Amino acid sequence: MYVDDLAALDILTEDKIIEQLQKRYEMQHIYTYIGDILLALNPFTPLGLYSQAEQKRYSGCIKSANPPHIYAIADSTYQALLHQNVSQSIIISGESGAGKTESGNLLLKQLVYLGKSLCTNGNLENRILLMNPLMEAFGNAQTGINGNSSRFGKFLELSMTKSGKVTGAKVSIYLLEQSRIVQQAENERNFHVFYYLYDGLEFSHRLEEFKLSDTLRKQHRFLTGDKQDLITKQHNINKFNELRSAFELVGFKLQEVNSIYKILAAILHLGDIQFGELITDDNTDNRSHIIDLAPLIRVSSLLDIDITETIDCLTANSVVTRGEIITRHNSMNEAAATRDALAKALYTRLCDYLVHGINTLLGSAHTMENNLVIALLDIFGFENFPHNSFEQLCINIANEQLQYYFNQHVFTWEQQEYMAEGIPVDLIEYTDNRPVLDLLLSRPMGLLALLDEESRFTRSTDRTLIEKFHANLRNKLYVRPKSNALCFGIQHFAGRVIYQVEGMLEKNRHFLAPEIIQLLRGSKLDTVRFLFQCPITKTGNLYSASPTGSGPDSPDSTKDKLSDSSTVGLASQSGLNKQPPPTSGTLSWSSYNGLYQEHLSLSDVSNLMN
Ligand SMILES: Nc1ncnc2c1ncn2[C@@H]1O[C@H](COP(=O)(O)OP(=O)(O)OP(=O)(O)O)[C@@H](O)[C@H]1O
Repeated sequence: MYVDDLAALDILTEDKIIEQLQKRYEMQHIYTYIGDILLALNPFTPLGLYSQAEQKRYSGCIKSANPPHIYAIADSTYQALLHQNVSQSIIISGESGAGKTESGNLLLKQLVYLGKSLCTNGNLENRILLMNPLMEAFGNAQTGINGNSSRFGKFLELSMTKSGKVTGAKVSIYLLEQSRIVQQAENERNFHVFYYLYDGLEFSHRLEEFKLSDTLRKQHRFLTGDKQDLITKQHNINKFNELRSAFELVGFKLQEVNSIYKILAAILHLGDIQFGELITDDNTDNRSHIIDLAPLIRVSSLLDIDITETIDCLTANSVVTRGEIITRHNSMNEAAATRDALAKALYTRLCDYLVHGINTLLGSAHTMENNLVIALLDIFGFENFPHNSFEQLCINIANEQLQYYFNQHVFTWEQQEYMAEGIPVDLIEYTDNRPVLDLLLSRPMGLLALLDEESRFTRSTDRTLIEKFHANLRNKLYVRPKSNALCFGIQHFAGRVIYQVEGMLEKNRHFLAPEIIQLLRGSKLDTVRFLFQCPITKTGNLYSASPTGSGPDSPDSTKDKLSDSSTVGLASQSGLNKQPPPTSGTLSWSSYNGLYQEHLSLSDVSNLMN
């Protein structure tokens, strides 16, 4: 017998669960409950499950009246908000390609549908749904296992009145995979938006306006895996048109959108700037020079910055030593690193600008405070690749936190409730992952704190970093290699992952030279100037990225912590009034960088470095 809710089984072993799920999947029953949790198996093909008739069927009915469905989760969350008058949250987790983003989109669609009939502003809910194509164009990319993989974590808050009327939406993003902008692994691509832009602009004969062309297209280093077949081209054109109309309907001004395109085009040209090196006889002051000025001229023109200053900023840097400004030449590698840092800064700030623009236009500022919220958290799943770096470390720490919360919610608090009510129950044993979190996040001796400390020294290297880890992390969950290889292992809840330390310090610092910031602050293009004038929050995001000004995004905003009422599952219902777990640290993409670098004066930087 195959049940809709696995919690109804008398015997619940791993084999039984797999057998049940497999049989259900064969019958195209992709959804199964385990109590409050919904388990979704990706069918990788449309099954006609999400029509308007289905939306109606899953509105305001008891859960057991229909087969398990993602819409039922949206409905029970919505009903809980209405009846308990408490904000709710839904957490979506699973490995890459499991169907999290699709599930998130379906949940949003159904929640908006449920809140719509009461909504007076008929246009708002459509605009909220348009957030997805915008976010996916900028935050998703093709990876080895998913053609539309989200390369960031997303926290979406849908604000509602107590009577269930949708009043606005707010999105926050985490851990955008910045490294993808300048480098993509084999068979992977850069963020979708670059490909949409090229084909979309070509179709509307606007390439020249952004200094792009067919010839240049084949040369852009940042445009890897660029397929030019007719089907892909048509897909990109459609997506570009969708993006353009989403911008318009959400409420972005044409001029703002054009500035966004200019910045994207400038990033592509930036990638084409190549450096050569002039080696001095005594090998003391190796200077870089720009091999071909054409891409740099295009960048300067698109960003409306001075050409000579741009050359200077890429090929030299200044430090203040004992009150004196000393300018030294960048080596070829330093110049390339400066170029890449600029490309990453432009893109990440642009994404923040977009997010805050969306939030302002969808009315988050004035609707969030006095209303209830249904929050959706969709982060990337646990990752274990042949080569794991800083990005995987951050992603896996976030998943480790979620796992901890899941354990708390499903086991600890539930058992406490049974005991408090005097209900006899056999205590369930489970593996507590608190020790892994302590190893990673405790201060001052956890792994991230040690990484931060080492990032503060200019002379630190991959070797000094790994030695620091080996010397201080004496714990069976920390795996030290037998050789002196520059790597370490962490015994995570989901398995052991070996991380390479190469480049971790740089990624944690992702330092942007003060001269570069000054250069862009001098841009004549409003959007560019704004991106570099805006302060940075604790997590490295723009403090207030909307020129129209939605009010500051406080450094202590929800972005830095999970909602108090959240609970875990592939897609599960809210935990209502339970206490959040104690956190041993706040996860941020770069716990050291992002913080203050931008606001430091030259002398501050020099003090920091010494
Ligand atoms: N319910 C569904 N019905 C049909 N196809 C689906 C469904 N869910 C997902 N898919 C298919 O699976 C693909 C991958 O799903 P999705 O992008 O949502 O995965 P993900 O878990 O968000 O991955 P990542 O972590 O890489 O972002 C989708 O592009 C879609 O083709």
